[in-house]
Amino acid sequence: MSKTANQMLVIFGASGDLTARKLVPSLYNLYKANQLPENFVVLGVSRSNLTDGEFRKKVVLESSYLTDKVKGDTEEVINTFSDKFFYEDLGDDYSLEYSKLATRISDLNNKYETGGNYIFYLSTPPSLYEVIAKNLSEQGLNNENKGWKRIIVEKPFGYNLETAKNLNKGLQSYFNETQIYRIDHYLGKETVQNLLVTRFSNSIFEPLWNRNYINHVEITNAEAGGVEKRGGYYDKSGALRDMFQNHLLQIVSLIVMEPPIDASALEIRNEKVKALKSLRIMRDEETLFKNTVRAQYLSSVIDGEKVKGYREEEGVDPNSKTETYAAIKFFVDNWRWKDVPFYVRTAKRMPTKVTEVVIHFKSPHHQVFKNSDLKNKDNQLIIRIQPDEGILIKFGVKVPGQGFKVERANLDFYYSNLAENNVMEAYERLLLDAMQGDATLYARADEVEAAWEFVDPILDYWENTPDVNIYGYSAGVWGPTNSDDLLEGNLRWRNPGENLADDPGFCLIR
Ligand SMILES: NC(=O)C1=CN([C@@H]2O[C@H](COP(=O)(O)OP(=O)(O)OC[C@H]3O[C@@H](n4cnc5c(N)ncnc54)[C@H](OP(=O)(O)O)[C@@H]3O)[C@@H](O)[C@H]2O)C=CC1
Ligand SMILES: O=C1O[C@H](COP(=O)(O)O)[C@@H](O)[C@H](O)[C@H]1O
Repeated sequence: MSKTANQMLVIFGASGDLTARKLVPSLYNLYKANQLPENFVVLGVSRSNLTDGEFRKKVVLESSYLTDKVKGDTEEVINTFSDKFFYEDLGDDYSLEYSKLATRISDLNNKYETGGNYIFYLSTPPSLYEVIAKNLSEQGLNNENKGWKRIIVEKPFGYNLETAKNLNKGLQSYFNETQIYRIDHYLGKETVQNLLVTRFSNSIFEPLWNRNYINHVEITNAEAGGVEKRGGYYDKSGALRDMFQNHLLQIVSLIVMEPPIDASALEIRNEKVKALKSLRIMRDEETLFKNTVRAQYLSSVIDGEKVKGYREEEGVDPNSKTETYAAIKFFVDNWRWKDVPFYVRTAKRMPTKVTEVVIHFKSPHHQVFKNSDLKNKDNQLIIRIQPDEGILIKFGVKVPGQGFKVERANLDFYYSNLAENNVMEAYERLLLDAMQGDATLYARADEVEAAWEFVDPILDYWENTPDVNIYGYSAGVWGPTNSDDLLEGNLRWRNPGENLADDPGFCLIR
């Protein structure tokens, strides 16, 4: 039996892509795992005119996103799930009939005994977030006298610092901060959470987790795909807003943060905010020029197939300067991280889809094995966020035979090898957390603002300084080669999978 309280999930934007692709399949997984409460109702809300039955068909019974999941399940099992779904339309601008919506919510609550506990999931264009919150509050649907009320807000959370602050202020005038859940699906990934466990449940890493032992930190987020059907959205966003400001800075905060007092949402989020506030903000043009690279993918041929360049994608301005590749070098101004460079890059149309964190440790301060070729032999801790979720440690071993020749070996852990390896999908985990009132993996207002504080000057420099370069890279390669110039000395980006035959160790060459 689920420990989740009876409740209703009200999804605004229920006819959209996210609902069908992520939310409903996640709910199905939770349903199959007996994680949904006994009394549970989903009320979909959007502009389209749909009956309950049509909505059920669209997002459950005829949804291609559920085809694999329902394979082998009986009609009864599938119907019991789809019977939990209801639909209400709100007219063209979501502002007309909130009293009608409130009545529908109340009727469903009474009929299905959902305890007055409601989650409002805002999966609409962001311009509607505040309007919806205001209307809900006017209907008393933020009031926790009878049952709790929570509101989940999708990304993008603001367009820059100013708009993020305004949005926070707007939402907070209708809901308390403790009721607001800002979703960042990377925090729902098992391996992102494992960053905390790796650091704080092992005494072998934390003593080394500082400037005395770490040479630099490298994070790569690469996607093989392009902007797909989201060119219109992406062209107004770009890689820095779409991935770096949220997902990647969340990962950075988990690497940088100090140990929390305990694993509560309050303590973890307090430490993450401190971490984000300690990122050194780059303000002058020279610093921004030296430490940032932006680029766009160009048309190319991949596996014999022609691939469009970014500017040819549907919805994209043919003269667009929006970046599909962003690489940033930065420092963290605090006791632990002083002078340790962080290199973070994110891009579309790379050779493969991969997200990983590499902690590069310093060379031993005294070289005992002087005759050995020690190039590329420094220790690395590689946290593979996706795919092949796991952890790899690279360390030196003696090559058998005479003398002391050192080779690099791997200690490799794969999540898939665990007996208990039912890794929840990110949205599934995050939905369940919100349903249970656990906000640990959701971003707090001050975290979001601290991240924008760091990103704003870079965006401003890229968008408003005449003649800032935007480089091209052929779709299917590891970005523009001049992004290597960001890296100090002879370092090179570690391109996972490159030169596998020579070096299964995936290295930055020093
Ligand atoms: N799709 C994805 O993979 C991801 C999406 N997101 C975010 O989730 C949110 C939803 O995205 P997605 O589902 O892709 O978007 P879609 O465009 O597919 O769906 C948007 C939904 O909002 C409704 N809507 C659109 N415009 C209006 C309007 N002017 N007034 C009232 N309702 C409107 C639509 O209703 P109707 O169909 O009836 O017009 C539809 O239900 C966005 O904020 C997006 O940034 C975040 C991460 C990933
Ligand atoms: O939020 C987003 O994330 C996806 C990548 O997510 P992943 O879980 O597949 O790594 C990205 O494609 C999209 O542009 C962005 O909006």
